[in-house]
Amino acid sequence: MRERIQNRNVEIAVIGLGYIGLPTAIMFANSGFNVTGYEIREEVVKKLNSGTAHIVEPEINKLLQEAIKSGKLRATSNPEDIKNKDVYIICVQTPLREDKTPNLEYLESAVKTVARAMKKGSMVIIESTVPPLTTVRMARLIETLTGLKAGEDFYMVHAPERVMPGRIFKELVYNSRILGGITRESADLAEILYRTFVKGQIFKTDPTTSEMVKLMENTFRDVNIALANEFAFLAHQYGINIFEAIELANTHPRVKIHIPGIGVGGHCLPKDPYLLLSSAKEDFGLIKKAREINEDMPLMAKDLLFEAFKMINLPPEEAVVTVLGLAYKGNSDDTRNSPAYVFIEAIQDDVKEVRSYDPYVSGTHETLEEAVKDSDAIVIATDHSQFKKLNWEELGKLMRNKILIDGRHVIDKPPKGFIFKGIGRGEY
Ligand SMILES: NC(=O)c1ccc[n+]([C@@H]2O[C@H](COP(=O)([O-])OP(=O)(O)OC[C@H]3O[C@@H](n4cnc5c(N)ncnc54)[C@H](O)[C@@H]3O)[C@@H](O)[C@H]2O)c1
Ligand SMILES: CC(=O)N[C@@H]1[C@@H](OP(=O)(O)OP(=O)(O)OC[C@H]2O[C@@H](n3ccc(=O)[nH]c3=O)[C@H](O)[C@@H]2O)O[C@H](CO)[C@@H](O)[C@@H]1O
Repeated sequence: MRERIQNRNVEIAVIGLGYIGLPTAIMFANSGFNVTGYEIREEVVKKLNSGTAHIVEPEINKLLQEAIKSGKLRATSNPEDIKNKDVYIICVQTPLREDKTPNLEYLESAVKTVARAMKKGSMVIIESTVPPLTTVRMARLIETLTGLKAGEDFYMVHAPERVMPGRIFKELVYNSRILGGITRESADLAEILYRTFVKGQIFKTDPTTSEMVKLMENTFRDVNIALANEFAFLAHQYGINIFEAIELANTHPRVKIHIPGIGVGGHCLPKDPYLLLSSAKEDFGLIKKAREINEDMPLMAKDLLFEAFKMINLPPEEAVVTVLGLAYKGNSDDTRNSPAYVFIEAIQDDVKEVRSYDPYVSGTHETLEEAVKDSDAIVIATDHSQFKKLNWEELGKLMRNKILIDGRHVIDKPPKGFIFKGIGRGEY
């Protein structure tokens, strides 16, 4: 297999063509491999084969078209098309259930599809983020379904994906990678495979360690954001601007405080800390507390909005509120677990009308002007670049009352004539 990989002479199937699977499939195809992308959503398959990506990511359409035109990438919904491949890379979603326990249904279904399609000697790679011990459990599942032995008859690896949406094609190449092989040989082969385009370092370990590493990274970020959010809460009580304080604190050589805001969304940070805890019998409570803080941040934005209503004696039930941004982060179309929705749900029964505008998300008002006309308050929930360049004075002229709540530190200097409040902006 070693030489065959180096010569691009192995057939790859990528299972799940979403934010991670599609760029991964494109990357391998444009590195010279024959790649079949298997995806259960038929409308996505159709769109991809016609050369259009269903997600927003810099350069994706150009790179997808290159892969489709060269004949190296083809998408399919037919499991027959992924029979007897050499490498299977699983990139399906691993969300939470309502009760915040991991929902591994997509993963298990993908593993079963792979078990039915693979042959002796195949390599199965899980790129999805999973609770500790899952890869070993999935290897046992494949053994039961195929009668093959993991590490002897097939290779198995957990290769967590660490790319940042918005920079995926750069980070796929330059990030360092962790490869958790069920055996040393599995990790060694996966290293040869990823080395075909990865320029970052590659570290090899066991699958449970690599599962932990991935979850620790996102939990570290989530807990740090919670700390920044707690600082923001204190800043309101002490009457200071937390962003100035953070900038000053970050001049210390060993301090790097994160950015407070209306909440933490996306497919990863809101669930990965729960995945980390899900297989443990006990924990100290810090990670859960951080999650609670971040989950409650939309309510802090609600408090600021309602304080502003009070300042102008506007009964909330008469107020029209325009939310700018539905995506979970700037310049993205991804609305998964977006705090904007939590915020909207928290206010919609108390106010007259809630409108939204997001240039990346369909189903919102067509134009910003239309969304803002005769409204009483604007709440910024996403840091899209274009929101940083708005002419607030002109927009203000369209409004009935001029309340501006900044949930994402988009506004540096409060615009004239507005009642301005921002998360962590306690100086007003
Ligand atoms: N989105 C990110 O920024 C990011 C970054 C790093 C890691 N991850 C992890 O990568 C994994 C995938 O995340 P994503 O954001 O790409 O999810 P996604 O929802 O965008 O993509 C998953 C795709 O898999 C498809 N799918 C589901 N079950 C399937 C099956 N049985 N067979 C074939 N296709 C199936 C879905 O239809 C979907 O298109 C998750 O575990 C996530 O935690 C995501
Ligand atoms: C460890 C790490 O870096 N992991 C990254 C992360 O990427 P992401 O796409 O989830 O993006 P983030 O930037 O983490 O934002 C998430 C939410 O937190 C808000 N936020 C952010 C920073 C801050 O200081 N204050 C905030 O409030 C922001 O607005 C948004 O709602 O997970 C991916 C999947 O596993 C990883 O692959 C990727 O490397």
